[in-house]
Amino acid sequence: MTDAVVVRDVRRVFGPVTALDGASWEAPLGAVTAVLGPNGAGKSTTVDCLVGLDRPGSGTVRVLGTDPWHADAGHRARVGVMLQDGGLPTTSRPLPLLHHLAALHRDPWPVEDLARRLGIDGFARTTVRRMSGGQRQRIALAAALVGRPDVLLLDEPSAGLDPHGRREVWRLVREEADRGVGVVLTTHSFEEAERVADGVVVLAGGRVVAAGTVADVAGTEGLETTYFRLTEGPPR
Ligand SMILES: Nc1ncnc2c1ncn2[C@@H]1O[C@H](COP(=O)(O)OP(=O)(O)OP(=O)(O)O)[C@@H](O)[C@H]1O
Repeated sequence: MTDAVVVRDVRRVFGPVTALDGASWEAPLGAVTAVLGPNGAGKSTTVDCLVGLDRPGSGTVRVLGTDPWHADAGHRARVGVMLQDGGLPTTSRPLPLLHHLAALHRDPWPVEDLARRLGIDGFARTTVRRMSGGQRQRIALAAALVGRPDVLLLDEPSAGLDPHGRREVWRLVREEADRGVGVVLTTHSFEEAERVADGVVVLAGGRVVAAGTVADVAGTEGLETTYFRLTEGPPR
């Protein structure tokens, strides 16, 4: 079966900064893969390459077997994306925005159901500009989900969410993976990785320092201790 995501020997350099330094890992369909790593480890750069907003200097990335940099509209409709800076139109209200996005897809998630699941109906009349950070996060996640994509690329989907929001995000992500979607999410939360992920990739300094199932990576010392041991070093 085609992997959801393949990252192979990827290097990406920005002037003096090596954001990705030969990273290789993959993420299957039907599973949640959590990408962990300190600030500046290269997580968002990886997501940008997977989305097709950026391009590796060398190496390859594939999403559903396709090079995202050259992907057509048909491929992009199969990939749901949530970036850290949501990029939502600031004057829009959530339901018209989600209805508009839903109309671009053949078999969208019913907007009212999605809005209820993510608690969006509680601030449905607020414009994006006036929303709290957590409310914007919910809209951005709904926008990623509404097309019922085969792959979800989520950059810190639960950052800034309250406990209810986080729990609902975890439920939604788990449900999507259980129905066959390949979910890749970045996170700084060990709890999130342990609760929701099947696989973990730990990046440090643009390299993969650990990858495998959560249990394999955590080993006997636990995910948090393993993470600190593997990622200790000067900040970038
Ligand atoms: N467009 C750019 N121009 C210059 N440097 C960049 C650019 N994009 C990323 N970088 C640098 O590449 C490195 C990796 O950044 P990246 O955003 O991928 O890290 P991250 O793991 O997502 O961090 P965080 O946890 O803070 O979100 C950082 O040192 C960052 O400053």
